[in-house]
Amino acid sequence: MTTEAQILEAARRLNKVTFKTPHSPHRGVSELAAGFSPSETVSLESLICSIRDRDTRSSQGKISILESAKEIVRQLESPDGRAMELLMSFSIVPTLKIAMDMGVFKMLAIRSRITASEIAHQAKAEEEFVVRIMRVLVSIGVVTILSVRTYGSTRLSDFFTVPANAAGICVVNDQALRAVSRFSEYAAAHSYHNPTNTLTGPFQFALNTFESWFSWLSTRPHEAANFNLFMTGFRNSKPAWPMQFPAESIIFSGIPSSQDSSVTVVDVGGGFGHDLSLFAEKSTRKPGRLVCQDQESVIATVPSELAAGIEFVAHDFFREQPVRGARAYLLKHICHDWPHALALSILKNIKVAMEPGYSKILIMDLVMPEGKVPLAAASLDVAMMTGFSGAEREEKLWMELVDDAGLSVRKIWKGQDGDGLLEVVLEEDKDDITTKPRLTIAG
Ligand SMILES: C[S@@+](CC[C@H](N)C(=O)[O-])C[C@H]1O[C@@H](n2cnc3c(N)ncnc32)[C@H](O)[C@@H]1O
Repeated sequence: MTTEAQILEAARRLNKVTFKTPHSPHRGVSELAAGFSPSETVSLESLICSIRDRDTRSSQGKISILESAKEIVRQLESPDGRAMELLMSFSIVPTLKIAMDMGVFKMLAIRSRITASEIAHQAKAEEEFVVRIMRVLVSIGVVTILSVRTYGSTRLSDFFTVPANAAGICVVNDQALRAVSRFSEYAAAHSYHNPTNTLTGPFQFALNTFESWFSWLSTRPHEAANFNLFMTGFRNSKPAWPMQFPAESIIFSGIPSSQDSSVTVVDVGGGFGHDLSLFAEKSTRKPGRLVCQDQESVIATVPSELAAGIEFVAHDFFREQPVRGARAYLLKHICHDWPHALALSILKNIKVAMEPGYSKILIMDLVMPEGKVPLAAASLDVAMMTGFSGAEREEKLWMELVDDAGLSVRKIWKGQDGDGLLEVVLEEDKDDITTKPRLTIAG
C-alpha cells in the first residue's frame, strides 16, 4: 500500500479529514506527496494512524514515516516555541566547530561516555565552558547526556569524526557563514534581484573583496584543504553517484570493451578525483582512461593515496577543453557554482571538444522540485547564491541553460532528495547516439 493510500485509509477510518473537492478525495494527500500542502490540514490523529502499519525496514518506508513524523511535530509545536528555536539555531554551527576543535567527537568515539571535567582536562578548557557547549549539542541530539555532566556518543557524533564531515563543519563555519553574514543588507541594496556577477556578490560584499570564492581559496591553503576534503565526502550519507544513477550503462552502453584505452570520463572541476575513483570502483568492467581536471592549486594538493588510476591535469574550465572526443565530460556540482552566463561558457568550452554521435556531458546537480524541498537543498541554494552568485536550478532553468549552449538534454535521471543527472548531447545527437570512439589530448 502506498503512503497516500495509507494516509487516506486512516483518514477514512477516523472520518477526520475532509478534502477540498469531495469528488476527488485523493487530492489533498497527493498534493502532500508531490511537495505541496493540501488545501486542508491532515489531522494529527490520521497522521499518527498512518505511520503505524508502515514498513520500518525499507528505505521508502523510513522516508515516509519521517515525513509524517515531521508533520506531526509541526502540528504539535507552538509557533512561538518553534520561532524561538529557529532564531536561536544561530548557535549550532559555531558550537559544533568548538566541540570538534576541543576533540569532543573523537573522545566520545574512543570512550563512548565522558564527563565534562575529562573533556576540560584533555582540551585544556574550563569545565564550565565545556558544559555550556555540550548543552547545545545535547539539545540537538548530537550527543546524549547520561547523567549530570556525563555525555554519550551518538551516530551523529561518530559522523563528525570522519575527516570529510569534520571539514564540512569548518567550511560552513569559516567560509559559508561569513559569506551569508551580510546577505540581507546585500539583497536590499540590490533590490532583491539574483546576483549575476561572481566578483561583486554577497561573498565579496561580506568579506570586502573583489576575489571570487575559488580565487580566495587558492591563496589560503588551510581553508582550501578543508573545502576540497569536504567535497570528497559531501553528501556521503547518500549512495555514491554511480549507484544513484545507472552510470555504467549511461557511459558504456554500446562501447565494446576493446576500447578500454580511450578516455572514458573527463571529470571537469573534479577536485581530488573522488568521483572518478568511485566510478572505477563500482564499474564491472575496466573503466578506460579517467582524467580529472581542476585548478592548478587543487591538482597540486591531490593526496597521493587518491591518485591511483587517474590522470590529473590542471585546466581552467573557462578555456577550451583540451581532451577531444571523450565519451563523457562530468560536471558534478560545477554548474550550481556559477550564474547563467558563466555556466553557459563552461558548457560551450566542452561542446567544441565533443565528438558528434559519441560524446556526452553528464551534469550532476540538484534538479530543484517546484514543491517543498528539504531544508538542506533550499539552504544549499542560498549557499550557492551567497558564495558564488550561483544557483540550484529547476528543470526549466536547466533546459534553458543547455538549450542556450546549443546542446540537448537527452534524459534527466532523478536520484535521491532532488539529485539529478542530466545526460546532455550535441543537438544533432538528440535521438540517437552511436559509438564512434576517438581519443586525442591536445596541447
Ligand atoms: C563544488 S566543487 C565540486 C568538486 C567535485 N566536482 C565534486 O562534485 O565533489 C567545485 C570545483 O570546481 C573547481 N573549479 C573552480 N573554478 C575552476 C576553474 N576555473 N577551472 C577548473 N576548476 C575550477 C574547484 O576547485 C572545485 O574543485
